[in-house]
Amino acid sequence: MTPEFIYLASQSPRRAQLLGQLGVKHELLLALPDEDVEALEAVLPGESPTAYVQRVTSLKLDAAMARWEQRSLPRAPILCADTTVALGRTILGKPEDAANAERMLAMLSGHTHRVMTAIALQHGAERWALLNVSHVRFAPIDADRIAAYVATGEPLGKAGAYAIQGRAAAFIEHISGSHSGIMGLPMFETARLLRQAGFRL
Ligand SMILES: Cc1cn([C@H]2C[C@H](O)[C@@H](COP(=O)(O)OP(=O)(O)OP(=O)(O)O)O2)c(=O)[nH]c1=O
Repeated sequence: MTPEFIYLASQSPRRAQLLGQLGVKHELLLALPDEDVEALEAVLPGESPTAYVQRVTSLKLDAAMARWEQRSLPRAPILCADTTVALGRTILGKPEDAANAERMLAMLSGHTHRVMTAIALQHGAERWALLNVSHVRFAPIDADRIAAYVATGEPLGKAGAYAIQGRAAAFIEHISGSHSGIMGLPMFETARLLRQAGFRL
């Protein structure tokens, strides 16, 4: 049977917006309180960014499945995602505060980094997962511009302390990959997983 809607297990308004772009009806399924999310997002010693982002996505999906079962909700596919920024093997998550955001942006200035978004979808007993990797080159940005950007508040809640869909677009010289993936939900890969779960897209 073709599913009529999916559960989006994400607090990110960007993900809801991007999913809407595909014309897929969704309901939010918020699985975990903030402190549990922080614990779940801890990096293991020696873990690569690629392994990390996929592991966290899978854990988010486990938590969402548990919440779905607890609430005896109607059956529908559940979608999760996680985005991480990697400078070499260094993982840059969401900044803790303004000073941390400034440090991250200084590291990204004048360099190319990777943005990885892992997505996972569960429908019944079946689970599918994909990873999108984009390369993003930042122009050199001086300390004053970094401070002015951080003062806008935009970096908070964003992996790597920036938003390509916002003012940080002015820092980006080049991208290779997926604009939607950098924003948090790669459209091509998401459509592919949804088709596997029975959607016509
Ligand atoms: C690099 C980049 C990240 N981001 C965002 C996407 C994600 O929301 C966020 C990374 O944090 P995530 O932990 O992937 O997601 P989240 O905490 O916002 O939501 P949830 O875990 O509930 O799904 O960074 C942008 O919006 N623009 C960008 O250019």
